[in-house]
Amino acid sequence: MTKIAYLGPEASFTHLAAKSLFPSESLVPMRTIPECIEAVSQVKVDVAVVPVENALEGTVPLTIDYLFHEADVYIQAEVLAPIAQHLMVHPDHVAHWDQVETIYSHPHALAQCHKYLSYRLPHVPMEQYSSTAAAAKLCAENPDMSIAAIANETAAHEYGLVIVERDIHDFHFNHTRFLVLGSEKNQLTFKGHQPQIKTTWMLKLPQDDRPGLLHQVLSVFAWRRLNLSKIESRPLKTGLGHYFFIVDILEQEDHVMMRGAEEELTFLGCTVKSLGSYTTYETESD
Ligand SMILES: O=C(O)C(=O)C[C@]1(C(=O)O)C=C[C@@H](O)C=C1
Repeated sequence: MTKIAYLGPEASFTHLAAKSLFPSESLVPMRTIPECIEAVSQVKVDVAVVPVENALEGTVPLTIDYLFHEADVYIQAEVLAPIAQHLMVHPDHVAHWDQVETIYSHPHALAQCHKYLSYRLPHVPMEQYSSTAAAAKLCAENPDMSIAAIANETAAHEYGLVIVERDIHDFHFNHTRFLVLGSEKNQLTFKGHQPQIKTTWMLKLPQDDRPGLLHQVLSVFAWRRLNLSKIESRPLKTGLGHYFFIVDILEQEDHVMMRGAEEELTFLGCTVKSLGSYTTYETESD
């Protein structure tokens, strides 16, 4: 049976995304994103599902940085899921939920609810946790602690918690993108996936700070009419001002224009790390 690693525990948003793609495979919870990626890289599992970008909070830096600096794995598919955050407590604390002493959740989830938390519970400290579901589990296992978690509805059911405030994310359009990673290039397709193909490249520009270099790099894509759906920079971790770029291109990697683009980028002195071509699949909320 195919093994799928995901950022756990059960009922995390990543688990829901993984389950929607692989409803009858063996899903293996991991404690952190690097553990998921390492499990794929060392071929202990067939694929891993990890969060990569949220519509309100942007990139999940740990995922992008680990893919660039630490591992050689490929994107085989991506999943887009709506995200609804709820505040939940152990049943013993329902009557006085607004007097909880700490609110636990994943840093992205806390940030997605920033306005709500600062307006409604301004004096309650927040504590970052490895995932929303891990925070829910913590509340369930510690009824003696006066704490709350921000997590999804499935987590409330799974861990026997009571939702005291629903939909506390600050903006209505809250979606997260998850990647399905494998140890080799292999385009997975799922029933209902979007027809658009995307390729992700990570570009390291040469360090000799020439004027117009980024313009030159972008023109490699522009004159070939290769449509970029995203460009973002992240630190190279070699010095201040040193960055690499992540570009998502709406084209299949083996297209003649893409092969030409890669050749020209290499000629310009860039290093291209390809994460492969893949399609997008959209899920519904839990
Ligand atoms: O904590 C979870 O449940 C996760 O799956 C992680 C994660 C994230 O990294 O952004 C996934 C989706 C939501 O945006 C909040 C948290």
